[in-house]
Amino acid sequence: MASVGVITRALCKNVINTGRVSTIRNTGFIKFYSTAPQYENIKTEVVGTKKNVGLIQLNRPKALNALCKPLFVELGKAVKDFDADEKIAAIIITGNEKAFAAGADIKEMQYNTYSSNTKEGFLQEWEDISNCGKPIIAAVNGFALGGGCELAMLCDIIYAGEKAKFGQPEINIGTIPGAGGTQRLPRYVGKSKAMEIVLTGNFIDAQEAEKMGLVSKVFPVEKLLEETIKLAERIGTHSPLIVKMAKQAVNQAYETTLKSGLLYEKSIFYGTFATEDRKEGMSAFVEKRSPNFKNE
Ligand SMILES: CCCCCCC/C=C/C(=O)SCCNC(=O)CCNC(=O)[C@H](O)C(C)(C)COP(=O)(O)OP(=O)(O)OC[C@H]1O[C@@H](n2cnc3c(N)ncnc32)[C@H](O)[C@@H]1OP(=O)(O)O
Repeated sequence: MASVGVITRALCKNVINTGRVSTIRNTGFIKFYSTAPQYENIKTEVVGTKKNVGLIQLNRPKALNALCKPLFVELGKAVKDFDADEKIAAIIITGNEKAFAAGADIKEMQYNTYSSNTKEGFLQEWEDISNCGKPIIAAVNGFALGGGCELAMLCDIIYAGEKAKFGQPEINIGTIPGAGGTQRLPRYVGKSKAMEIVLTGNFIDAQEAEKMGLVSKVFPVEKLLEETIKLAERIGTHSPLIVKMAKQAVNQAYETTLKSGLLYEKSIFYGTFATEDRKEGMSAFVEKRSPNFKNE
């Protein structure tokens, strides 16, 4: 049976493209009918003019999208499913206007112990997202704090709405970032700024985040999703195989020395010459036509 949900005006344009939408006049909200898998803490849609962008919306608005375990399990599954779907070129993770995600669910986490974290493998679902071969773009409006900021940094590109706020406030509650904040943040913004953010727990706004290099671009709140979908669609015009190889190569920069990173890049670059899509791309250029990539 089709499910019924409510999404904000910002999503309307692209959901309407799915042809599964009916508008409620003067409310600013729309009803949509989805045949996507049933989730309790997220919503998924396939969007974009070519229906090749997987959209995941975190959906615990009352808790500012705090990342409880069930949400994370669903998010991991949705990412894995979109990654395995040949029609999907790129994935977007977003929240709502007030919050991308206000961090790990403190109410759920407060009773964890060292041994329960260890025995149950707290945070292991994180791997489903970091193992994704397709580009993941975070579209951040509102708060991206603690695990929410870490989730955004786990994505490949971060676009933000002009009222977004980023931070690692774990220090305020007697802990430290535990899903990559102390490792990824310095790689994005350098040691001094990362230390300031982690040691004070202060929030930074979208404009500062862009200046620091944490965020690629900032948009008016209501334009954010539209612009993020455009970005995903642009990526989707390229060979999925070569996009995957390019993502792997860039990610290697975070794992290794410059020398071995350059060697890794060269092996992937050489590897593109074993693909049909590389041949097609270069032939199309020479023949002055658009390439017809086959993902081979
Ligand atoms: C499963 C994988 C998880 C990976 C995690 C890796 C390790 C990460 C650790 C962390 O992320 S620790 C948490 C870091 N985040 C925070 O400390 C932010 C906490 N929230 C706030 O400071 C404030 O809510 C706010 C974001 C500044 C917004 O303030 P505002 O006054 O506008 O709203 P509130 O009334 O405070 O919140 C509304 C509602 O939402 C609940 N809520 C907000 N954040 C969380 C949270 N992180 N966990 C659980 N619940 C949260 C808040 O309690 C309110 O609900 P009610 O109590 O009114 O029912």
